[in-house]
Amino acid sequence: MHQSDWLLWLLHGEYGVSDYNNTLKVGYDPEIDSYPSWLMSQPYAYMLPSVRAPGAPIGSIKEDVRAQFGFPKNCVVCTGTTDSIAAFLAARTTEPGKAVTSLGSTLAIKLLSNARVDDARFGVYSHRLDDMWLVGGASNTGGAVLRQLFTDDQLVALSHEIDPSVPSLLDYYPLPKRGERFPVSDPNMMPRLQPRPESDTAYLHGILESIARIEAKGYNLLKELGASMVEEVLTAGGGARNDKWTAIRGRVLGVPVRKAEQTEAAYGTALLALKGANTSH
Ligand SMILES: Nc1ncnc2c1ncn2[C@@H]1O[C@H](COP(=O)(O)OP(=O)(O)O)[C@@H](O)[C@H]1O
Ligand SMILES: O=C(CO)[C@H](O)[C@H](O)COP(=O)(O)O
Repeated sequence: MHQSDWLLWLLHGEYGVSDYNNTLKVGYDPEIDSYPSWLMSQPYAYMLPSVRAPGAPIGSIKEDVRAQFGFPKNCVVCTGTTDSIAAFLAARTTEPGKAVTSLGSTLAIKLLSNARVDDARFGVYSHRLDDMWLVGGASNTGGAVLRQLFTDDQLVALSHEIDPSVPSLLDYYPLPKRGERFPVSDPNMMPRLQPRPESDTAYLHGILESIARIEAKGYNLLKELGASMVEEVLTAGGGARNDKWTAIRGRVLGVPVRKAEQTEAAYGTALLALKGANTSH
């Protein structure tokens, strides 16, 4: 059971219900809309959740929960999705070639593509989004590293001093601890955050630029593996509020990069719930 399935279960009380995004990583194949036969023949297969489309109505909210929070009597609970897909939905972009980078604690990229691409060597996989594919992967770089080195106030103050049009020559691989998933799958990769220059501004510039290079490598890899070509990148998560970083990323990625209008994944799940509510009435 995934975290979101457990939370939803507390609301609707029907055991073992999930969606085809959350179950991808336990082996559900969204293309054939079932678990593969090798998985179904395992002795533990009975524990696999039943799978519905994201945003499908599951059932009414439990009466005690409804009464506790004052929800209306016709309140329906719907299946969810994963956090970075929710961020993609929040950005409300629907064209192949459009991408959303979630710059939260980690860096997750999602590119809307006509072609499905999966390659475990590089941590690349495709989620289904209706009749299209969300191709991407998640790197362990991102905001968690920044939080180890700077406070959020320092991030704002130091970023203010950065000139994003000037490339930083500092070459790091910022990770919060050992291990990388994408665009290189290497559980033993060590963080590289040295040499540290005297200037904190130069150091932050080097780290932001190095994270942008990892992001660019990720999008280039998706293209090499046959996904639709990336045309524009929208940004969600805490990193989206850093305009200097957005400008650095635009230069390094070589495509337009901008902050999504809605940067919170919760907005995307609310859109899914709205879709489910419309289906159920
Ligand atoms: N001004 C900023 N510039 C870059 N990153 C920032 C800034 N402010 C906050 N962050 C980063 O945003 C991250 C939090 O974003 P959030 O989307 O809430 O993450 P989570 O993935 O944990 O939900 C923190 O790790 C922090 O380092
Ligand atoms: O790093 C993450 C959470 O820590 C990513 O958000 C997550 O791995 C991405 O998963 P998915 O592509 O299935 O939404």
